[in-house]
Amino acid sequence: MKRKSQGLKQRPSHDTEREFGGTLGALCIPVLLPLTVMFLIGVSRSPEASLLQWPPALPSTDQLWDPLAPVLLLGWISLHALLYVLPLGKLSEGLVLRNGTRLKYPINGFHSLCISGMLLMLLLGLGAPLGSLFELLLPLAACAIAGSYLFSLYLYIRSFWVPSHALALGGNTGNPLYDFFIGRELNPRIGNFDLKYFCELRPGLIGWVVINLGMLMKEVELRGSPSLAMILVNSFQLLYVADALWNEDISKEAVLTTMDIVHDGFGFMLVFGDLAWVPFTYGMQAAFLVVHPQALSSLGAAAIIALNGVGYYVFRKSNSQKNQFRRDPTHPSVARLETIATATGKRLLVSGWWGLVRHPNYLGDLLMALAWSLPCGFSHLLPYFYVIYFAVLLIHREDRDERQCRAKYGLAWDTYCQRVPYRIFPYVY
Ligand SMILES: NC(=O)C1=CN([C@@H]2O[C@H](COP(=O)(O)OP(=O)(O)OC[C@H]3O[C@@H](n4cnc5c(N)ncnc54)[C@H](OP(=O)(O)O)[C@@H]3O)[C@@H](O)[C@H]2O)C=CC1
Ligand SMILES: CC(C)=CCC[C@@H](C)[C@H]1CC=C2C3=C(CC[C@@]21C)[C@@]1(C)CC[C@H](O)C(C)(C)[C@@H]1CC3
Repeated sequence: MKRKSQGLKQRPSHDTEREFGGTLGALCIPVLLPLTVMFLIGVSRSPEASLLQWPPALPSTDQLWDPLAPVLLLGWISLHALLYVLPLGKLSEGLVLRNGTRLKYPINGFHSLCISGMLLMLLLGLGAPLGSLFELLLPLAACAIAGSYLFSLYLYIRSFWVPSHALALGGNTGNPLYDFFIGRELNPRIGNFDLKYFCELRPGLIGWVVINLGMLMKEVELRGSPSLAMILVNSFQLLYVADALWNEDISKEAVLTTMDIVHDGFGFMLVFGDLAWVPFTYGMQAAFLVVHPQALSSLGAAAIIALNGVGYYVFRKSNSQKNQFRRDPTHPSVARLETIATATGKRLLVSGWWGLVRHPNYLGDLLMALAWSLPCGFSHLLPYFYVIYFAVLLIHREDRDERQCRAKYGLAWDTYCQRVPYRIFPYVY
């Protein structure tokens, strides 16, 4: 590879603010989070399912390898890469980059979900033992983790051949460990194939619901039919994933303007998050239910469905209101909302959902997270891991977003914070 644009020298900025605990975080997180994935899968299938057991039970090395795992994983990623490049759906432009250009993205994630669903139904019809995913979970997770390290290394190395405007502002500190972790290049691409965008929405997110379906099929193998708790967990999480992919199309700004796409480089954190963390920990409730069946009353189920419905309503309505306002502030559904002006020309909503708290979409997401855990009962902490992790992630994310908004909007942001004092939970936080 030839080093591009000699004129644009990449000078590391040593005074860049470091996130996620800086070098110490970059050293510990890539070790601790993969171990957490293994630990959680191991615990979910042990009879005690205790998160607090000491020393923590990690799987033995022979439990981590199955030759089928890399084949399935590579096949899955290749299928989604193929679906990504097929001329399905439309092309959308991302935000303006530092060099004044805009990248084009194919908006066809929902097509990929539907085609994956049809292929799975076909496989099930042909008698494919989808329930075997339960036994393969550890080897699959081990392969996804190993693949994440290798892929992040590739991304780190290739980032030295791109011009400086293609680097993420926060990922070029000159500290190799930190830059590898946080990501140097903002939008790594092979031709028109955007690696970050592809990974964020497709193989991991759709893989998560496929693993869930595998857990449901395992339950059918063991007990003859799926339990109500398993059906609820599968349906709620399928709704969440389908919503993400459907809304990629309806309001494409929603995904193309998230801080992951606009601000963060593509390094180990996002690679591992997208390809290993999401598919293998977000569905922990279904894995838990295979070994720890729960009886759920109709009344309990109705209450949980209502909670998920309320959470989804708040999440969807608030996200859609902001996206609509971003696209067209004169649209009748948002035109009457109260706003404040900022020096950049953009206005901030101070009424409607965004006048209730500063992150109503996080509130809805957290209510849904709780509804995904409740079908697993109250006997164990493990199914609540996701809610606890997610609350920590969103509080930290909210803090990062606030800092970015304060830098962008200055005084107007402070005024917004005075007008809307609560961040996520009205009258609490
Ligand atoms: N399941 C999971 O693991 C995760 C899910 N999520 C979900 O993804 C969704 C998107 O979240 P995220 O990307 O963090 O950020 P948000 O969708 O909350 O967007 C924040 C941005 O919105 C704009 N904004 C903030 N306040 C206002 C206002 N009052 N008026 C107008 N615009 C405003 C600002 O962007 P600008 O200045 O550019 O307009 C700000 O940077 C959420 O629903 C979240 O719950 C997120 C992370 C992980
Ligand atoms: C602990 C660790 C390694 C964290 C990495 C964070 C990632 C897991 C998350 C960062 C932002 C995400 C988003 C979604 C999934 C989780 C990650 C990748 C998302 C695709 C889920 C579905 C939503 O509707 C969404 C599209 C808004 C969302 C975008 C952000």
